[in-house]
Amino acid sequence: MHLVNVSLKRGMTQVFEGLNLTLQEQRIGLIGDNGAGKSSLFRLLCGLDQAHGGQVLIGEAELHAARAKQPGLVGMMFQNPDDQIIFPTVEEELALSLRPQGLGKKEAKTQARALLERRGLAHWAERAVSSLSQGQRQQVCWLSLLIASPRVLLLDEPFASLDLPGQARLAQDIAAAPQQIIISTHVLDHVRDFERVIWLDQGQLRGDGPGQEVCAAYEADVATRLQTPLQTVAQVPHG
Ligand SMILES: Nc1ncnc2c1ncn2[C@@H]1O[C@H](COP(=O)(O)OP(=O)(O)OP(=O)(O)O)[C@@H](O)[C@H]1O
Repeated sequence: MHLVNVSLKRGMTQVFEGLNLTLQEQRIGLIGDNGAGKSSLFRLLCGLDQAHGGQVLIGEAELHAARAKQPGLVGMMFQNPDDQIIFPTVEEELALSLRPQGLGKKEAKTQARALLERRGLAHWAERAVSSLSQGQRQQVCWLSLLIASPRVLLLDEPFASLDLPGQARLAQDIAAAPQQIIISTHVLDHVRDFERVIWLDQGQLRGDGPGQEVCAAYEADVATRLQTPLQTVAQVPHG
């Protein structure tokens, strides 16, 4: 995917101004402080928000035109599962993800149940999504994306609510997935070994390169910033 001279405003905030990015690597990490623009970038890449200037391209085609022809190109796992889940039961939610592939309702439900069975979660099929915990809802969101199998997967803090086994399973799934995956996270160890990590700072590229290097640079910057206020306080003369 490509962003060419992209500008985006959300509310009163100018999030991006003339942002250029080419995203071709199979695994890309996205890091940066709260409010840096990670979710906003994902919203552009999955077509939820439209750039106010510039272009978002997938291959050679403009994203919105490409998605109109082929809705399952880019899939996103939201930071908050409640922004993603629409249907009342788990199997209905999973089945919905199969509809863009042209599957009928019954066949979609059968495949949804089969996936739950393979995962040892057959008992979730008729569960009300609202009765699941936050981490369990996040698992449902991941399974929805897995079953939909879009060409590009955007995962916005996918590990945030998962327990340790859930994090390990998701990491295995991500490693095994054949698609391009872009992951936004505050837990750097999840992306440190990626071939590419992008560090966003106030809507701008602050770092872009191998995961080890960019994560180390971000950590060093955070360490410096954390020391600054302490030194400032220490220098204030006491009355
Ligand atoms: N719905 C909104 N309306 C107006 N401004 C918004 C909205 N959502 C986010 N912003 C602003 O856009 C900027 C980028 O926010 P974004 O959510 O993309 O950051 P982020 O890097 O994903 O942060 P976090 O790590 O907290 O998830 C911030 O300045 C934020 O305040």
